[in-house]
Amino acid sequence: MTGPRRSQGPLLSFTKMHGLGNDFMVVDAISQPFRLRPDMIRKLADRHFGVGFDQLLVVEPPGLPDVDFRYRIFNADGSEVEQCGNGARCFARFVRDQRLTNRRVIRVQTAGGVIELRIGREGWVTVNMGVPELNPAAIPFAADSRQVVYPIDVNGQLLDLSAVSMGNPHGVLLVDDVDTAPVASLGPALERHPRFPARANIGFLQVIDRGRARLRVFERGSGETLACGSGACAAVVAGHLRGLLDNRVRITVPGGDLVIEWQGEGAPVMMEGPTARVFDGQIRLPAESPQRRRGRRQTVRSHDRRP
Ligand SMILES: N[C@@H](CCC[C@H](N)C(=O)O)C(=O)O
Repeated sequence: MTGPRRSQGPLLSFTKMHGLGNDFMVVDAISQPFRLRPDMIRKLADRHFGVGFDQLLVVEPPGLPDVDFRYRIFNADGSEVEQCGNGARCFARFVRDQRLTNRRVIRVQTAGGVIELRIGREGWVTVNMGVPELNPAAIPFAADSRQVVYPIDVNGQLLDLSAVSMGNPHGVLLVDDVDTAPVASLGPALERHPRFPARANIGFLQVIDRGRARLRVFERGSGETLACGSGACAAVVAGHLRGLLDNRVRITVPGGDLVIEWQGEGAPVMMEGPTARVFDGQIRLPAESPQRRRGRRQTVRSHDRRP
């Protein structure tokens, strides 16, 4: 006996990639139409019932002059975000591999501003992540004035936290040992702390010496990941401002090593690291219900160009 036939939605081509284990589903929305809905992204992100990823990266035509692409980033919970450092490296490798560009230096529009990516040898990419934002209102972080370290109350526990925006908001805590750091408890509590009105990524930084550090990051909208590029940049900025780190730091995250350079106040942060292409796939998306099709005018289509 067969049940009622459910009509099928479009077949979506994608590439699975990762940067040090921070994994992505990358979709070329220049060559194929792709309609975004947070509930669909959550299903695709599911590691048991979907493709499984920390972030979905969508490649679109640019909406600004003098940029090559627009790059949109969605966390596993379906929220759209401004910045993803590991994703930016994978994005650069993807657009070259797919022959969407033959440039080695690519300018990309993100929701956090325009960033520049430089493709090196053997899948390595250097990203100019822009100038870190330290003004609390712009991070956004609730504080009366800018400080290097803010005392913050988390469920009655007083902690010292640095707050940095790399286009996306980060809080950084200094720890003695990342292996025993309370990432699973403090991560979610600080991600949604009322002083971070847009939520935040929370880094746990262990300084080894002035040029080496270890880091674990509880990411906003995705949980702890094996690597967070923007988190590594924010941690080096925080460590440097605290007088603990030099301008060039090798930072070890659970998935491997990144090299971060920051010359100080007013300078952009440079991040260098590897990329990996895991497999190409296709997935049948669910069909849109007639109600959804009617309400479609309210959804965001990746082919819509926005300035
Ligand atoms: N994995 C990323 C950051 C992705 C976005 C982040 N979870 C946020 O919500 O801001 C990276 O490599 O930077």
